[in-house]
Amino acid sequence: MTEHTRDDVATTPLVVAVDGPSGSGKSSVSKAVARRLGAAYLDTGAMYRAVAWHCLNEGVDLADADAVAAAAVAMELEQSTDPDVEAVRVGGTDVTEAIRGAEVTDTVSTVAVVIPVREELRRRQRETIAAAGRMVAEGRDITTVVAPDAHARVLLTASEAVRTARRSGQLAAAGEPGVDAGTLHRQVAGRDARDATVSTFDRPAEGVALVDSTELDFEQTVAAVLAAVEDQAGTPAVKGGRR
Ligand SMILES: Nc1ncnc2c1ncn2[C@@H]1O[C@H](COP(=O)(O)OP(=O)(O)O)[C@@H](O)[C@H]1O
Ligand SMILES: Nc1ccn([C@H]2C[C@H](O)[C@@H](COP(=O)(O)OP(=O)(O)O)O2)c(=O)n1
Repeated sequence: MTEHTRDDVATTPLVVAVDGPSGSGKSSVSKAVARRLGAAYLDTGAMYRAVAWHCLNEGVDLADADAVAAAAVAMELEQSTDPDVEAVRVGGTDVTEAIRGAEVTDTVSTVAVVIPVREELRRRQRETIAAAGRMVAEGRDITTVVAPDAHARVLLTASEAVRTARRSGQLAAAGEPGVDAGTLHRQVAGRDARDATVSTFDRPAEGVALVDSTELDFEQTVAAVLAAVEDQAGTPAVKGGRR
């Protein structure tokens, strides 16, 4: 892979879209790719989690799609796009940790299938991507709906067993209480099933590169995504980019 100095590529507009199922490595790999490309990073899943947190916090009836949609539109959201700074605030409240908790994780798919919620968050995502210039955006529908014209598009996946094991390791490393296998399966496979009712991420759309990390370690996966970006966008990793 050719590497150029930061100056000759770091200012070139670049949008990279990464989709994939739960536990496929979207967030961690996309952050590493953004660092190497000198790009911003957008975790669109955190936006849906923020809506779920906001609804729970406001006591919104989650069975009332209109109420959920209205809450999403009214939600004041501040979100870091620095790959090295994870920060999410809703109405001035720091929810960076709370949106990763079990209650939000169990609720988020319910709000994510409300189409007006998706329309509102897609609008905000497009604004953020356009304002960034160089952006790696990850989620479920970025390659297909939010940024189908991105310079590079990648579907990142892995076997369900590997994704479940990685999620389990992630929770353990975060000191989360031991999550039983049934709960973990629900959090991974169950959520994918619900997410798949509103987004297509089980197969790459036309022109989207597939990266299956089942047999790849983290660094190999980052390298595979960077290679796909260079192949599609013709842009190399930035020499000396942050790892
Ligand atoms: N190729 C890989 N090999 C080993 N671990 C990985 C790999 N990709 C991601 N991980 C780890 O798996 C866990 C889930 O990754 P994450 O980025 O949160 O996935 P997603 O955002 O798709 O749910 C994290 O602990 C991450 O470090
Ligand atoms: N662009 C997106 C991003 C996330 N979602 C949904 C999918 C999940 O149920 C939630 C949370 O996404 P998140 O990426 O945080 O979930 P995982 O880390 O992949 O388990 O939002 C979506 O529908 N569209």
